[in-house]
Amino acid sequence: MIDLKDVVYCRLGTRDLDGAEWFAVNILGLEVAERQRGAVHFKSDDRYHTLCYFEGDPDDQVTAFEVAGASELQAAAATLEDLGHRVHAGTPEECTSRHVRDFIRFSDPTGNAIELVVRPEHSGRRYHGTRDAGITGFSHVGLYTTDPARDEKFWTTVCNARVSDRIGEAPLMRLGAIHHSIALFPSNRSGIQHINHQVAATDDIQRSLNMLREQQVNITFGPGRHPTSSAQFLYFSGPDGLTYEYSTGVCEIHDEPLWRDRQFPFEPTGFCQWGSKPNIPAFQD
Ligand SMILES: O=C(O)c1cccc(O)c1O
Ligand SMILES: [Fe+2]
Repeated sequence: MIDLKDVVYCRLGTRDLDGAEWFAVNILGLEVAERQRGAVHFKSDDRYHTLCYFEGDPDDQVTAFEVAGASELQAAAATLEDLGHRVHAGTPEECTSRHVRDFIRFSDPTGNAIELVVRPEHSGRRYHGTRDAGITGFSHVGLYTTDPARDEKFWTTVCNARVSDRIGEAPLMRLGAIHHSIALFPSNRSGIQHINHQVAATDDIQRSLNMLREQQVNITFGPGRHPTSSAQFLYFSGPDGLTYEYSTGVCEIHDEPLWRDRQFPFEPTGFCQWGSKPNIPAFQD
């Protein structure tokens, strides 16, 4: 079993790195951690970085998870190779640029690029965005799946994810107490469906709503409240059409052996208790 501790960062290719940096700082509210040749790393919490935009193909997207240490990473590589996944071992240069001790990369059964990392760096400096978005940190990622049952099995049996709830066939899966760190949304493609940052309060959702409207950012869903995690949310479009979500109040699951995953309908009411309707293809029939 590959024991994933947490989701740690996303890496997104873009043909317009300056435009992506402008959006990440001025709209999303992240802080530049470091500029490297052809890549910009962003902070959203105490970690060195939780997002990287790099010059490249927008279809080139990676989601990274932390594992406990070197031996766990080695065991994970062996497990994945036994299952027929091709495994790339991070080079020293790749480790340096990510500020991690070691990592491997492979693809999940849908073809989503995944990195497993050892000892991702904390910066020792707290995050402060120049725009006051109220961000408290990077929290979860939605991935596309071409076969939700197959991929749920991968994440919950090859890895340690546990299903907290399902909306239709889409599982919301936790790695620790937080309601979900990964969600899988049925599609005919692979890639990152959305990236979530937590914000401190309802005020931050409402303040961003007005700011995003004024900046003519495409708001795609919300404000609303998820019946699943009970979080209040707002979704909008970022560079290369990627969906970003702010949410606040995501619940935690502590009564571990007693919790049973709940089934919600794949309808607007399964996604929002306040009657907001998604304009997001992955959330619509
Ligand atoms: O927070 C949730 O419960 C949730 C539900 C559906 C889709 C999402 O992106 C979510 O974050
Ligand atoms: Fe989400």
